[in-house]
Amino acid sequence: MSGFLEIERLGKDYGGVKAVHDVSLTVGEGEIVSLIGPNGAGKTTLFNCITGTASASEGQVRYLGQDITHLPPHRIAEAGIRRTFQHIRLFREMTVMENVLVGAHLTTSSGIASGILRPAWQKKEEHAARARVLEVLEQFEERLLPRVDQKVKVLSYANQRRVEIARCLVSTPRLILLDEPTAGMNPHETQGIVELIFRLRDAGYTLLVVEHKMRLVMNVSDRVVVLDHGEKIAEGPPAEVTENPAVIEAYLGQRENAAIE
Ligand SMILES: Nc1ncnc2c1ncn2[C@@H]1O[C@H](COP(=O)(O)OP(=O)(O)OP(=O)(O)O)[C@@H](O)[C@H]1O
Repeated sequence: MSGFLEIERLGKDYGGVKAVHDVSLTVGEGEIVSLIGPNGAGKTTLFNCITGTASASEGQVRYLGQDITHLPPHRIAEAGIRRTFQHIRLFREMTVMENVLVGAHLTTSSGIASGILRPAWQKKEEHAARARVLEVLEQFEERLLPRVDQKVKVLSYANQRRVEIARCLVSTPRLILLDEPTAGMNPHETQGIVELIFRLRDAGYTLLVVEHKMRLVMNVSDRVVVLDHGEKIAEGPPAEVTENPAVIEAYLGQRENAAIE
């Protein structure tokens, strides 16, 4: 179990605010671990520290035994860790294909569209990259494939979230961090993401998921880690964690987040 992702005594301060304080946790290969907690608990900050978007003030993040704590985001991505964002970050004027290609760093310096005099190897590489994107899009229940050449800005919010996940998958990472993957989705769409999460696990991916929808958390998680005010207050199997008095107390007054639907 250990040795895959290990977070040791991690801390992140913003001015005087301890967004994350003394958090340790491990994620074993092939696990689905959910990170929950009320608003402002530090979940996204922890994601940011793992993926290099924020630099930890204290502690260490190790991935496959390697210290990645202060590596830049692109190096962490290359090492096999990919993420989605709570607030969708896509190129709205670009197509689904182009957005997903970006995730693989497969657009060359000459650019997909501009290179008229591209050498044969480059065309071959581009062809392979597009084929890989189509293979990834097939996993999204016919939602994305028919829209592959549409601009992202015309897609529904749920489909934009799917494009973000596809962009993660295209480079075949080993660890995927999903930050509220079902935000803004209806129950049917949410169920589609639950099924996708299981398919990803079956395909060998390891997942760390920030999610507010408790039913989803209960369904998909092997283990749940609970943060409150930047600190880890509980960890364990989902059924056990939701019975934990400290967790119930942390959510009191924030019932809308608990969203026990
Ligand atoms: N860039 C930043 N600058 C200053 N303070 C920040 C920054 N990012 C986060 N914080 C603070 O750190 C704390 C944790 O925020 P974070 O966004 O990590 O929580 P969260 O659990 O993801 O919340 P939510 O569920 O609302 O997304 C909050 O008090 C927040 O205001």
